[in-house]
Amino acid sequence: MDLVNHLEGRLLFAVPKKGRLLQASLNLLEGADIQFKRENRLDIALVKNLPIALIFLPAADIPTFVGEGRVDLGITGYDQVQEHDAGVRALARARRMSNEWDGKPRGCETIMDLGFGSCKLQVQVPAKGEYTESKHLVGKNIGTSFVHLARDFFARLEMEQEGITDPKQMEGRKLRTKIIELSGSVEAACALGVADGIVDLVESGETMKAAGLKAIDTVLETSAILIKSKAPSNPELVDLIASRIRGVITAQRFVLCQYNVPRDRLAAATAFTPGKRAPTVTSLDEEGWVAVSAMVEKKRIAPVMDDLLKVGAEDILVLDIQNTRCN
Ligand SMILES: Nc1ncnc2c1ncn2[C@@H]1O[C@H](COP(=O)(O)OP(=O)(O)OP(=O)(O)O)[C@@H](O)[C@H]1O
Ligand SMILES: O=P(O)(O)OC[C@H]1O[C@H](OP(=O)(O)OP(=O)(O)O)[C@H](O)[C@@H]1O
Repeated sequence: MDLVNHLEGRLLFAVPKKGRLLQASLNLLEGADIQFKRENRLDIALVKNLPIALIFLPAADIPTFVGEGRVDLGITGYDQVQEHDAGVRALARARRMSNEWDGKPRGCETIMDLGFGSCKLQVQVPAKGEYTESKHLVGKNIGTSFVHLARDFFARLEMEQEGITDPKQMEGRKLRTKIIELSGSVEAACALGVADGIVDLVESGETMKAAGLKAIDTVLETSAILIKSKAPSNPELVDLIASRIRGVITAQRFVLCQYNVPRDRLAAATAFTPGKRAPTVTSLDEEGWVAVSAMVEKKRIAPVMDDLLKVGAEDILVLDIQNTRCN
């Protein structure tokens, strides 16, 4: 089937085609009941139960497609959106200076944080080297895939060093720090003599440690986000998908805690389980007892159960939540 000709009338939704964000993104789509079958080697999949087409793209390119309004929705890293926006700002500055700027608004809007893909974009240097602060790298060679963010970061340091307070004074000036664009394995750049320092992502720190590097500064903290174009083709469908995805994320974050407690201890117990809006309290068929049920954040559930026991709750059950539609 010629999929490209079946896109008419469908909302286009970009999903990372590989890498760190792929599996968690597919899990979200499944939780949101977005059903599709991706044919081998095809980067477009038509959704069976909704007028949506999924477009599988590199995470780094998704902000461009969404920002240009070619795709309506996308999942990517906050770092990628920031890098794209910094690139758009640099282009706008360059074009303004040569009077070529077309004045068209570009960029995407963040709908929500998706709670996975958390890591930091950090300045890293050889662990046993002479540099201990990022200002020591001004005028040196920096290897990175995030060239625009790295350029902005070092431009700010250069401004500080030169006592410049108005960013406009930096426009048109050549950066003393040399930003070297690398598309992967950035951590190898220092050992191979290509760079004095790098700007790269760090999650566990294993890659950095194995390459003999240490972090000396953080450019930004990032996680996966859902973004939309400024003028999506079907805003109602965007809202529906956003609401489903929000429901899946809430279900992943919370558990349902149920317990029985003597009525005279109810206030003490519900202080630990206030629920999202309020706990549900029902009478038990036993004088003086009530049953309580409330959503509790998964990461807090063990201490909450300890506290409930201490205030006299009994028969405490914790249940997984399949899905939700909450505010
Ligand atoms: N170690 C990591 N831990 C958590 N999230 C990460 C990590 N590395 C990258 N990410 C997130 O995933 C996004 C995509 O990175 P990833 O390296 O998986 O992409 P990719 O498309 O496979 O690119 P490449 O081919 O350059 O590796 C990053 O922009 C970041 O938001
Ligand atoms: O702190 P860690 O948990 O070790 O993760 C950090 C590594 O993960 C990313 O690279 P990735 O493995 O995606 O490959 P790449 O170097 O090809 O981008 C990033 O660029 C680091 O190299």
